Amino acid sequence: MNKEQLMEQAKLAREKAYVPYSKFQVGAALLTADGKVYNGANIENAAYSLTCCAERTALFKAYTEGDTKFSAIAVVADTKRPVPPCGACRQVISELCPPEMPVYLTNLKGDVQEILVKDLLPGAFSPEDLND
Ligand SMILES: O=c1ccn([C@H]2C[C@H](O)[C@@H](CO)O2)c(=O)[nH]1
Ligand SMILES: [Zn+2]
Repeated sequence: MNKEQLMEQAKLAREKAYVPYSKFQVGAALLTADGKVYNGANIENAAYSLTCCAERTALFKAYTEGDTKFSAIAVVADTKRPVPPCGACRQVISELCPPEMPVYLTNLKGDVQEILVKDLLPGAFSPEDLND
């Protein structure tokens, strides 16, 4: 699966968003190391803060199915610039994905910004910061 195909999957996933409050659909497609794709969309809730973003939906789906090795993620929304992931997603992606993994941010116009996981959240809180 190449970058264009992964972004196309993210666009399809976006259609599954549950966004009665924001009406802002986001899609994500997460490629595993063995070539599987997990889709995600944002799922909102009447208790607004319980919303789960598209990126975390895809990651949590993959993880809970036992797929924990990833090679790319694409994210798409109808934004002017390629959609930037929120801080919570940057934190979660930083922990669950390898530092050199590419993140393809895009929009419906087809603008693409490629960024590496290690550059998503400089200074992220990490497992090494926990005392045991
Ligand atoms: O990268 C992003 C940015 C926002 N959202 C969602 C959260 C909420 O449902 C809506 C508006 O913030 O978009 C995502 O899913 N991913
Ligand atoms: Zn997010």
